[in-house]
Amino acid sequence: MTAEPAPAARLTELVLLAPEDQVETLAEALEALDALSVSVEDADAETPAERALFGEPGMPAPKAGWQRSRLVALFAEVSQAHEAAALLRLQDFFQGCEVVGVRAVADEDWVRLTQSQFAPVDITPTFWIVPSWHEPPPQARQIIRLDPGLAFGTGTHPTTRMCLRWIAQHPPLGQRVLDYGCGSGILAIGAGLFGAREIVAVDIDPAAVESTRLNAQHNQVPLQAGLPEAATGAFDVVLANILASPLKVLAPLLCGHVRPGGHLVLAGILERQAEELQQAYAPWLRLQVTDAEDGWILMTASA
Ligand SMILES: C[S@@+](CC[C@H](N)C(=O)[O-])C[C@H]1O[C@@H](n2cnc3c(N)ncnc32)[C@H](O)[C@@H]1O
Repeated sequence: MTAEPAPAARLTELVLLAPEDQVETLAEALEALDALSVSVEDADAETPAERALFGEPGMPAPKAGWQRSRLVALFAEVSQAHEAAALLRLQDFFQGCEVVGVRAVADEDWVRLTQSQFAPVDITPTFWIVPSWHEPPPQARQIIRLDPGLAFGTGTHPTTRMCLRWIAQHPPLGQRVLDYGCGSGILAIGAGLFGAREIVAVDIDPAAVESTRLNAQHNQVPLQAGLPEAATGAFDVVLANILASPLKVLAPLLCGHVRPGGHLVLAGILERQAEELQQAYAPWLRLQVTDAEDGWILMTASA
């Protein structure tokens, strides 16, 4: 064991209600919005509306899921929980869902919580994300050392994994790479491990910028991290793993950073959002779906 994650002072729970067919989408969105964990309970538990989730012997199995579920999402910061609630309320899939409230979590054993939740994650058979309290698996050749901190991006989310897989399949040897919405800096660090020459990582959240700087240092990947205005000029590769709505707004800006012959790689997009993204980017680039995992897609374009 070489290091421990810093204690978090303001662990906060965001509690939501959702009809059963919305639970998966909502849970994925909460994870994309930096939730450290999401648990799902029967909202009608111990009331007359409570239903068994599994069928009684000899009886037909009930539909999967509960009629109305309570989702409890854990955030490292109270502001993140409030921001997530505000963002979710704007999404079309939030119809029929409800924010019950935001509540502080009593002091937790943060180290135990995080260490039990995060194990090494494989991106390819030889490319691994490994928390500092784990030994890397013997087959790992490219290793990102990353502890869960205050910023999104521990390699467990499908959107992050797809971006990292793209980097491994298209090594940016000697290239200039922009990680827009860097979170923990995981994509920027991945680009560095696969040979990028110059890396700029930006985020609107100053805590993410700080986290990126620390993680990059820890992984000995030189990069420039800053707020979005730090992204200037043209890049061979522009990576952005943000949700669909901000990605649509950012279309002219992100396309403007891709040099002729360069690549744009977008994630944070649900399968059903592919067409709206294609339309939003059509004036500049032709986006195509090039990977998919758990209902999320990766969209890429060449300039
Ligand atoms: C889903 S996380 C992705 C983190 C990391 N790049 C990864 O792939 O795991 C999205 C990040 O984008 C940042 N973000 C959201 N909107 C943004 C915007 N308009 N400009 C820059 N960053 C933004 C958030 O603060 C968050 O850190």
